[in-house]
Amino acid sequence: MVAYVLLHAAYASHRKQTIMPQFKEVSKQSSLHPKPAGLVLQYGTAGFRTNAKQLDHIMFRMGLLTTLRSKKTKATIGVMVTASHNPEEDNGLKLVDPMGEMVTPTWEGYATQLANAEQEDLLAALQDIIEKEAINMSQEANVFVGKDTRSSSASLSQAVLDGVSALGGHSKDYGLVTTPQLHYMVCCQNTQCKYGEATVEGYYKKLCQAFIQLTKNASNCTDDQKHLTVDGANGIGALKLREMESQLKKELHISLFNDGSKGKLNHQCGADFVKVQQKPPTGIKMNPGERCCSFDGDADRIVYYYADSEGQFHLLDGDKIATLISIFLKELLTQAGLDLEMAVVQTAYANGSSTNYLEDTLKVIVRCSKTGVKHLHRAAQEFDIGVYFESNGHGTVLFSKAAEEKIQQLAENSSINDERKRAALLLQNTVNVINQTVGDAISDMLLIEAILAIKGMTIQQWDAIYSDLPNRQLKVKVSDRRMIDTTDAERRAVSPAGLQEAVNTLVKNYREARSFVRPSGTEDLVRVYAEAETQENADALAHDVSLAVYRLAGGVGGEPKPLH
Ligand SMILES: CC(=O)N[C@H]1[C@@H](OP(=O)(O)O)O[C@H](CO)[C@@H](O)[C@@H]1O
Ligand SMILES: [Mg+2]
Repeated sequence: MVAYVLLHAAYASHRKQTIMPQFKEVSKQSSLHPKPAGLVLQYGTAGFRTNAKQLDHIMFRMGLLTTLRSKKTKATIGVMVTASHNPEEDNGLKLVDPMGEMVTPTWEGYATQLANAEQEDLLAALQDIIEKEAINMSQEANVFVGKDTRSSSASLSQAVLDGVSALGGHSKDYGLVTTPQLHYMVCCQNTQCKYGEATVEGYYKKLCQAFIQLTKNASNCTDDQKHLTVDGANGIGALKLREMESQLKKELHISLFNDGSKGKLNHQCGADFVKVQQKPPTGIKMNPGERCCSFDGDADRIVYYYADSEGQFHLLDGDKIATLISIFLKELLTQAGLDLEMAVVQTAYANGSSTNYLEDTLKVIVRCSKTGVKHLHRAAQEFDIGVYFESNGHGTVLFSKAAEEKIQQLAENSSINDERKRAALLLQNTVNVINQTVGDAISDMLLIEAILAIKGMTIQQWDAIYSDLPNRQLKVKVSDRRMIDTTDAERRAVSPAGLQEAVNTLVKNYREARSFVRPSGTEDLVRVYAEAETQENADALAHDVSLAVYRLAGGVGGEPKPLH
């Protein structure tokens, strides 16, 4: 109580103006969610993310911020409490804008400002946002809140709810949901249910019905091919897949491992582990040749893989997923006789072979965007159909309103021939099985499974569409990673002086080689990527480039070591 009176007094004298009635409750509640003095956190590539112990005040404040965002947009806003593929001890939060997309850059900036305001400056920071955005404080506010399975998520999501109620907003607590499910709920709510019903049951119903419609005439699909092994990363995706499984009827037989009953979240399992380590997760039973996939900790990413008869591991990452989906969509567009512009959006991390295949063989438009799905999402919105995937398996497909309408009209047209009709219906159900708000492991999995079933394609055949160029990712610790500035969708470094020239010279030493350097947006380090004709050369090039970064960009902690 004393703390809040003091906070109020500090604010009143600072502003020399009348205090907003809602601020009384904010100052009272904020003293229950105090900020550790001096702690500075940044809204990064995918929201706030750090050790859960440092996050209580952030959660409360993001409850306040989303209430303002809701008043400003006159729409429901979402808050997802999760740290995705990070270890169990961490937590974090992602903010969801009205159409289910990620929050805009300006509001990411406000999130950082509000998160870092010292306790006594909180009301002033709040007032600044209200003034800058000319927010009508009497406007109603609604916030949807969801959480993942971390032990810290329950109390942290309560802190978000406290923040919303402190500013007089209404909230709906969805409890345990995947990140993409929460995005979906927000979009449904703000489209008056045109996108679907804003309930978890509604989500299952929409996706499962579309999947069953897609696969019902897949005569090429044998019972063996209906089997899929899933690694749930011991997280929320496993729980949700269990809830949904029965509705998939006999069309998909799932063996679920790492369902959270024994193992630790993301520990030696999950999509990030499999992609980075290029090896299978622990905790699953993998028979040779069998199709397997891994979700990440909040089920917004997916990668596929299998082991061949010699035990060799084969990874089918986001690039392979984007390729499979593009082939399928392009065939259907041709069969349906629909003239829609389709593009694939990748990042600089996309394997060069995938880009070559898409451009030269499949002949689709390919765009390269900055890392982080919010950038890919925006780039994909510029086309009738935008397929976007990061190599790590985070992505989805966007259909413009006009494209959806054309598909719908054709599917309802009774005077077209059977081939066009079939293609139009498949396209219509493809639109319905996809969660267009954000990358979604469950929805992506259903789409991939449907495509393989319809085409009667095995994972080995999918894998053989093109061969990945050997590649290597390395991390270099530097004293200040902001020293490295990039351009051209992060493919070229413009500072420090001489770094790009050094990379260019090194790349010339190897055949079919490519390399680039960029500061990470989620970790305090610089990432180096290299690909070349052989694994040995990709490793050597990555090492050479890491040394150049170390020397030219203020490396710390000892020179990077060669891999062999
Ligand atoms: C090379 C890589 O995988 N980078 C990841 C990683 O971003 P960095 O900015 O590279 O740290 O985390 C992002 C958020 O999850 C994800 O979108 C991105 O793809
Ligand atoms: Mg994730």
